[in-house]
Order: sequence, then structure tokens, then C-alpha cells
Amino acid sequence: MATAAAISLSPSPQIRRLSASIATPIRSISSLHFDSLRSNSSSLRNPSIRVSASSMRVGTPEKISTASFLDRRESGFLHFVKYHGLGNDFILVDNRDSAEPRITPEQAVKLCDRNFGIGADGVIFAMSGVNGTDYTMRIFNSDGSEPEMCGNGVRCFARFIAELENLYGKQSFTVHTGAGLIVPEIQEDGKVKVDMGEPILKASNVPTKLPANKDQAVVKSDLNVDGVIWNVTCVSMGNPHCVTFGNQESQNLTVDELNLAVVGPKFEHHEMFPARTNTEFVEVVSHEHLKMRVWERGAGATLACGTGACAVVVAAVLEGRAGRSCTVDLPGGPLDIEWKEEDNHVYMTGPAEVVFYGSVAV
Ligand SMILES: N[C@@H](CCC[C@H](N)C(=O)O)C(=O)O
Repeated sequence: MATAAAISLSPSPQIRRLSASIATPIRSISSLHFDSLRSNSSSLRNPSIRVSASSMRVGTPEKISTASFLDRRESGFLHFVKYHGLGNDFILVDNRDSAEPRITPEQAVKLCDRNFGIGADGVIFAMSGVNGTDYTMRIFNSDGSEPEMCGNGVRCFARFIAELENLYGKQSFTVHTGAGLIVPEIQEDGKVKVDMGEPILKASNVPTKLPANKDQAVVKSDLNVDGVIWNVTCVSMGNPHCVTFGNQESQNLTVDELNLAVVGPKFEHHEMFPARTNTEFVEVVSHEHLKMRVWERGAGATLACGTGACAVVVAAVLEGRAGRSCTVDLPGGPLDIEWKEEDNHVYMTGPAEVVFYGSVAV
């Protein structure tokens, strides 16, 4: 099977070294016979033990101990677990022994590549807690930028920590993120409910340069995108979101008809968003049911965005389109979102699943 030949070499020696080393994981990962992980962890010590990509079957590695796999510390290798939350997928790295991410943003870009790498929307690092929190979560987007928060990612993070620490049943953790304190709770059914904190509406803190209303928020404002006037509401869930339900041509979007790849980047890089933005395009199905597609800052079209779904419910309430408790359908599946009146916090509930375990030479 071709491996190294498929790797494009970059000009800088550092990146060249990385490119060459990625040749190993591509062969290893594509050749892992996932069912073998259940009963024979020796295949992990020698991932090329099974070399037939055509025989690859993906199974959930129920019996393997994540902790013992990730405990291995051969220099030059990064052991990871790939997770997804409704198809929003991440490479999870045990980084509890260091205050710096174990790979660089440039390496993250390579690993996230869906053709030449592992393939993911981002890399998440599980680190020790600070200021009394249990853990710290950091994340690199697939373009190497570092966002403040990731909703689907923090659900995966909670399940990853539970695996690392051999914890079962209901568990909750305090997690320090760039968006402040986030509290995920693993429920008995395996889903994760996350206290996502309070939404930020003050325009300058979202941040957006769009003119704010008297409450300093941007709600149902006009945004000119290449001559089309969109109605947008801007919400930060620690990271910036621009939520739209329609434009001058179509007051109520049919999201399946959108050409996301064309319109998404125009929002992301719009001059009104100094830190770029995530954008959610939303269709109101009913007062408790919304459907959205997302263009993520630094990752493009993804199958789901947890912070985005939270921002959508906040925007829908502010625009009087929906109630505080909604099911939000994303391309990868539904999330339950509640913006609680009592504490002003947004709560998100949804799944997080292991996809596979792997090692890459870095
Ligand atoms: N998919 C995530 C959001 C990840 C960060 C985002 N791309 C950004 O740059 O803000 C989620 O589930 O929230």
C-alpha cells in the first residue's frame, strides 16, 4: 500500500520531517483491524500487524484500556483516541503531563487532513486543571487556529477523561477553557450534559463591529454580504457566532438549499467580525424545534457545532422565534439545548463516541 509516496513534502525542514513521519500513521491507521483491539492489545504495539486495508472493520474497542494505551510514552509517537460528537470529530490527546500542547498548530493541520492525515475537525488536548479546576481543555481547529471553546469537543473530552481515569456511571468535571469554566456531566445513559455558561451578547465582546442596539447587543441586524442583506444576531459562547434565519430574498431559510461552501467563507472573513466568526444558518421547524447548518471558523462546514447550537437557541429566543428549550437538528444529529431563565446559563445535552485508537509518529 502506498504511504510515503502519498505525502507532499513542504519546504521547511521541520514540516518536511512531520510530513515524512505522517507516512507511518497513514499506513498504521488504515491498516488497523479494529476488532482486533478488543481482544489483542498487542496489535497496538505493532500496528502494522494487520496490513489489509480492505479487511478493515470499524468496531467499538470495548475491552481495550485507553489508559494503558495512552500511558505508553515512546518518544517520537503520539497516541490518540479519535472521538466524534454527532460527526464533529476530534483527535484527543492525553496532555496531562505538560502545560504545553504536545503538538504544534502546524502538526495539527497535518493530522486533521482528511486525505493525508488522520482526518478531524480539530485536535483536543486534555491538560491538568488550573485555578482549582479538575482539567484544562485546549483545542486547535483543523486550520491550526486556537478557538476558546468547543461544545461537541467538551463532551468528547469528558468521555475521554472518564476512560483515562477509569471512571464509570455519572461523572462531572470542572474544565478550564478559553471561554472560562465549563462543566460537563456524563449521564447514566452515556450522553453528556454540559453547563456551557452564560452567552455573551455585548457586541464588542462577541466580537463584532456591527452597530449594537440600546442593550449593546446585535439582534436581527442587517449584514451586507456581497450585496445580499442578511438578518443576523451575534452571540458569543466564549467563541463568536453569527446566527441568521434569513435574508432580504428569503425571510425563512430552507437550509438544505444553501450553498454553504460559497456563502460560509464570506461570513467567516467578513470585516464586521474582527476575530472571524462561526456562522449558523437556521430554519425554524416549530417553537421547540430548529434545524441548522454551520460554517465553522477555522474548520469550514462541519456536521455539528455544539457552541453553535447553543448560540442558535439564544438568538431564536432573542428574535422571538423559539422557546428556551429546543431540539436543534444538525447534519450529524440532534442536540438538546436549554437557555435557563433562572441562572442565564445554556445547557447542552448530546452524545460523544469513540471512533478509533491510533498512534502517529511526530
Ligand atoms: N465545533 C465546535 C466549535 C469549534 C471551534 C470553532 N471552530 C471556532 O473557531 O470557534 C463546537 O462544537 O462548538
